Amino acid sequence: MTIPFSKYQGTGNDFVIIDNRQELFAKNDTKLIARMCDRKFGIGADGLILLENHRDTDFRMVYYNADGNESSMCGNGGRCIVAFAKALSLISHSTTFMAIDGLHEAQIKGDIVYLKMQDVNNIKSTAEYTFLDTGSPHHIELCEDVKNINVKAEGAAIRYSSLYGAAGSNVNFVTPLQEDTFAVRTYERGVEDETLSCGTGVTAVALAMHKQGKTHSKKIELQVEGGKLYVSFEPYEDGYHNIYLIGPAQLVFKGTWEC
Ligand SMILES: N[C@H](CCC[C@H](N)C(=O)O)C(=O)O
Repeated sequence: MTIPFSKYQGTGNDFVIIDNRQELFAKNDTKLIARMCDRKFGIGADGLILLENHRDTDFRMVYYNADGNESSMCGNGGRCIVAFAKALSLISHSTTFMAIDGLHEAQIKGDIVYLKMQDVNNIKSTAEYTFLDTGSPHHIELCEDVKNINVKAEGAAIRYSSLYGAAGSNVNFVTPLQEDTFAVRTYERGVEDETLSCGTGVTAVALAMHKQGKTHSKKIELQVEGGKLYVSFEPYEDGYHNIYLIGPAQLVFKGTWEC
């Protein structure tokens, strides 16, 4: 069987994306998905995304981590699937699609995608860390300089700690650079390594920094290993709404997988 795919990246978070509107892909084959994401024996990616039909919206997004398991919302993957849908001429400059955490609106201008994220109103803050879910769970810790963190080791220790049980969490290390600018490095659950950026992660960081009073800006620049992302939002009751994850999403190459 020949499976056509497109490889996309959003600030270095990279994905195999497949048009599965014919529903021919073996979406329950965890080993196949992990193999396709393998950087030595496969195509190589942080995750795999299926674009499927959805009755009430332009399409449905189904997301799998590199370990082959279906997972929670992927913000960078959401930006990339919007660019993919445009390349398929399925959409023009705006869309509404369904993902595991609900409906998402998005706009695309050139290669910049503006992805609306779900409202957030349950933020846990302690002296040591902040925890919130922006479509995926995120643990956030401030540090002196993210450049000096061993993200894989320190991230795994928190991800597998008793704090997060069997489900675990993604882990973000943050250093303030300016009033509205933060450096972020992320350990991703399901990749079990540092990724060059994490969309739901930088969204969580932006909201956490505002919640903790580290910034009063409502449009935050997040400097990640793979480039720059922006998150804009509005405080709403004891949480946030009108949350947008903004940044580039680009096609890297197209190919076919033989299996
Ligand atoms: N690894 C995450 C899902 C992908 C998140 C990330 N790639 C993003 O851009 O939001 C998890 O299992 O919670």
